[in-house]
Amino acid sequence: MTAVPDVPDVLDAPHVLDLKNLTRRYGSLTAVDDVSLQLPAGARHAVIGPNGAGKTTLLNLIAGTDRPDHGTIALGGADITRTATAKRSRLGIARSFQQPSVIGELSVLDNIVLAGWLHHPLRRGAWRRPSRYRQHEESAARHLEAVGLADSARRPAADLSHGQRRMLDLAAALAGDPRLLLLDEPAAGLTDGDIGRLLSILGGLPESVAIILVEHHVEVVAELAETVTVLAAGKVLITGPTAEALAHPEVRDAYHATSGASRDAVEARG
Ligand SMILES: Nc1ncnc2c1ncn2[C@@H]1O[C@H](COP(=O)(O)OP(=O)(O)OP(=O)(O)O)[C@@H](O)[C@H]1O
Repeated sequence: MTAVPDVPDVLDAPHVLDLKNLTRRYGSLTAVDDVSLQLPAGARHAVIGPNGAGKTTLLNLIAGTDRPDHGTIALGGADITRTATAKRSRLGIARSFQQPSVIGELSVLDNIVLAGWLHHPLRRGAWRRPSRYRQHEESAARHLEAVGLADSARRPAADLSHGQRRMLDLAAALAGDPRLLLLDEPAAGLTDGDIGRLLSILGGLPESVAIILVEHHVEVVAELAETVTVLAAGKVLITGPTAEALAHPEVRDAYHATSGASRDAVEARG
């Protein structure tokens, strides 16, 4: 592995993300237990599993907000296991959260300008030149258009509905032109219409952006993901093509118990 900051372009690297034997313990609880996973550039990968399986902890380890007790994380072939969160984000890792992280007092547009600025490799000079601000603003407007919030650009973000906040959170994650997008339950609390919009936005992202999706809505997983990892008690139960993973007996039992719609999605995919 090469050292950061010489992270090669993901399209040249064999894997955008390479996790080896990741383990995270909290006292006697092993939240993530010896997880290995390799994703190619442009991957559309979902991580599913019951509550407490370790899904969010795994995203935290990849984003750098939490550190593994064992194992390594490589982005585009470069070891980032000990790289700070802010630097990982400048290297192209972006995430959305279970609770959308928007700044209510700022306008919708400025939330995106700020997010793009934080991800920018030259961010220290970003505000010094008005032309740079205008560049960020134009780019932010394009991201808002993409998530259907262009008409709300000048409104305070606090005025947005839950579904709109989720779209704003997604636009903020996209504002840094990530190479790896981590999405933590993006469909949670959305209406069917908003889920349709989310699927069309995520489905339209370029192949240069790999996605890891943690999601309880199995129909969203079936629609978007090409491959799935099923976690149970921190361990990988199965990693494989979506149809195969969703047809795994333990997964079918779990989702059949909770949702007829989910069952239909599994059967349609399988
Ligand atoms: N900071 C922490 N300190 C102690 N225990 C933690 C911490 N973070 C997570 N855990 C525990 O680790 C386990 C995995 O949690 P995690 O949030 O990763 O699961 P999850 O699969 O994302 O669950 P959910 O689907 O409910 O969001 C849980 O038992 C949780 O209580």
